[in-house]
Amino acid sequence: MTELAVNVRGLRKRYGELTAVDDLDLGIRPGEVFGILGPNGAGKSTTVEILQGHRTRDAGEVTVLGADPATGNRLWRSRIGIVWQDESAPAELTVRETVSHFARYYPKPRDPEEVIALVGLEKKASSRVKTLSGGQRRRLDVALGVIGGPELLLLDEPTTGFDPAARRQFWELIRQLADEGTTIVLTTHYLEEAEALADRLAVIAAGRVVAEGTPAGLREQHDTAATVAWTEPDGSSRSQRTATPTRTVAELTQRFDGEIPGLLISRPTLEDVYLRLTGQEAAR
Ligand SMILES: Nc1ncnc2c1ncn2[C@@H]1O[C@H](COP(=O)(O)OP(=O)(O)OP(=O)(O)O)[C@@H](O)[C@H]1O
Repeated sequence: MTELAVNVRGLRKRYGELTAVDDLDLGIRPGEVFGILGPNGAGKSTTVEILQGHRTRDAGEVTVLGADPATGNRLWRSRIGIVWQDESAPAELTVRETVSHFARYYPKPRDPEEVIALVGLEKKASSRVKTLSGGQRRRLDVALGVIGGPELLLLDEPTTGFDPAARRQFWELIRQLADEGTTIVLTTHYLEEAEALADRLAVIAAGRVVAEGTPAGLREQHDTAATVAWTEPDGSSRSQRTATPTRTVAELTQRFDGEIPGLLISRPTLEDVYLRLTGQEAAR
């Protein structure tokens, strides 16, 4: 059996009275893109910080690339890419100087020019960091996260604040890194992002995993019922939730003797499933 890239069993973290992470389990396989999806305050950042070795835990077993992050050494750290959200790059240096500078921290760095191209900053390679736009800064942050050639990349809400075009470009970048074989763990509020990128995802709410699986699997597993809607001869709208929509449509076809007025068959979206799982249904 291949060893899991990330193995978390019974993880618990308290901040005073508040239990932020409550008996959390995760198993992330090498080479997969794994999404941790959940609403504000669900415990996503706390979990990722524990995986990075930047936050202590109160209980549970955590193994990341074969080591406990609480005691991971320098070599272990060099195998993990972290994308920082704070402005860690020196503002006066150029993009090329910054990426080359960070490359020196790693035993086997990637080629800085190749990494600059990977994140789409070739045209900005000679520009100073302080002149970059917000989206370009985030690309530089990713460049710094991957310059060491990490086996595992941990991204905490990487596209928060991106416009839709920048978000899609960023997704392309993540897919490229995944195609190169990097294991990627990302947290997100955006269901669309998890669905677009993740091979598998865990939905967390109040510090616990409430569902886990492929995006399609989650949808099927948690709601197979369809809704069949139609219009009655008096013009009133009717709908029926059913696990056997084909049968319902056959019955309606007989009753209407042909075309069913206003027929619509819908399945729950992943968003419906997600909102129900995280108890946010009423907020819609
Ligand atoms: N350093 C801290 N001290 C006290 N409470 C904290 C601390 N960090 C996080 N919390 C609390 O722990 C809970 C989980 O926070 P966390 O940041 O892990 O959630 P999250 O899922 O990443 O949320 P968001 O999507 O809003 O970033 C929240 O209730 C938060 O207020």
